[in-house]
This record gives sequence, structure tokens and C-alpha cells, in this order.
Amino acid sequence: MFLLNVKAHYDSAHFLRNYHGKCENLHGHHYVVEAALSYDDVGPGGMAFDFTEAKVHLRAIANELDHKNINDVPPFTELEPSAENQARWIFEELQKRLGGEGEHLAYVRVWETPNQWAQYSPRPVW
Ligand SMILES: Nc1nc2c(c(=O)[nH]1)N=C([C@H](O)[C@H](O)COP(=O)(O)OP(=O)(O)OP(=O)(O)O)CN2
Ligand SMILES: [Zn+2]
Repeated sequence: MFLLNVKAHYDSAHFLRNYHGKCENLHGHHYVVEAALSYDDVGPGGMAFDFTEAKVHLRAIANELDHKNINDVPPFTELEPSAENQARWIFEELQKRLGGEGEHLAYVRVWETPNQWAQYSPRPVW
């Protein structure tokens, strides 16, 4: 079994609507997002999937949030822009971009700060 991991980042503002505390105020994070793809084996080139291609897609999604107030970006105009919801949204967007390769997407992890992350997968992962 092989697990491939790529990273991207975005610097964004957000506020939590259903929260009582400092995070209900507009503030910023340097978000780091990781996406992992799982494969049973490598292809003839010794790679399961090209990191470069995976990063192109992940960076394109990160760029949709970069230097924005995430609360202004659909679906976060309605959906709470928590790390959990961002992880799920990025997972779904990445799966769409990956096409048939998307079935290998294992999880997306969003680091909100160096101390805390949320991870989404539609199925249990190790
Ligand atoms: N389960 C979640 N909990 C929280 C989320 C979240 O997305 N999922 N988000 C927040 C806020 O966005 C907040 O900005 C984080 O606040 P905090 O943990 O206080 O982070 P700080 O870096 O300011 O705190 P340190 O004490 O410096 O670590 C809150 N909770
Ligand atoms: Zn925050």
C-alpha cells in the first residue's frame, strides 16, 4: 500500500458565525492543506501518481481561498468556514478535478494553525 501526500497553503481571513468567543471576530490564518492519495501499487514509472499533477489541482483550489475572506466564498457564504468544513469542501473539489483518479483520494487535512488540524475522509482511514 502506498500513501502519497501533497501540500498547499492559503492565507485567508474568516470568522465563525455560530461561535461565542474571539473566533466570531474577523481574523486570519496561514492555512496549510494536505491531500493524501492511496494506491495498492506503483505504475511502470515507479510512481503511483505524479506529485506535480496532484499539486496543480490542490493549489488551484487553495487559490480560490487565498487572500480572501472565506465567508465570502461559496459555499461558506452559508456554511460555517471551520477547518472541518474546509477540509470536506476541498476534498470534494479535489475529487472532481482528479476525475477517475479521485477514487484514490484518501483524505484532506487542513492545518488551521501549527497546533491544530481537521481531516476529512468519506470513509475511515488509518
Ligand atoms: N473544531 C474546531 N474548533 C475550532 C475551529 C475549527 O475550525 N474547528 N476554529 C477556531 C477558530 O478559527 C480560531 O481561529 C482558532 O482559535 P484558537 O484555537 O484560539 O487558535 P489560536 O492560534 O488563536 O490559539 P493559540 O492559543 O495561540 O493556539 C476555533 N476552534
Ligand atoms: Zn479562525
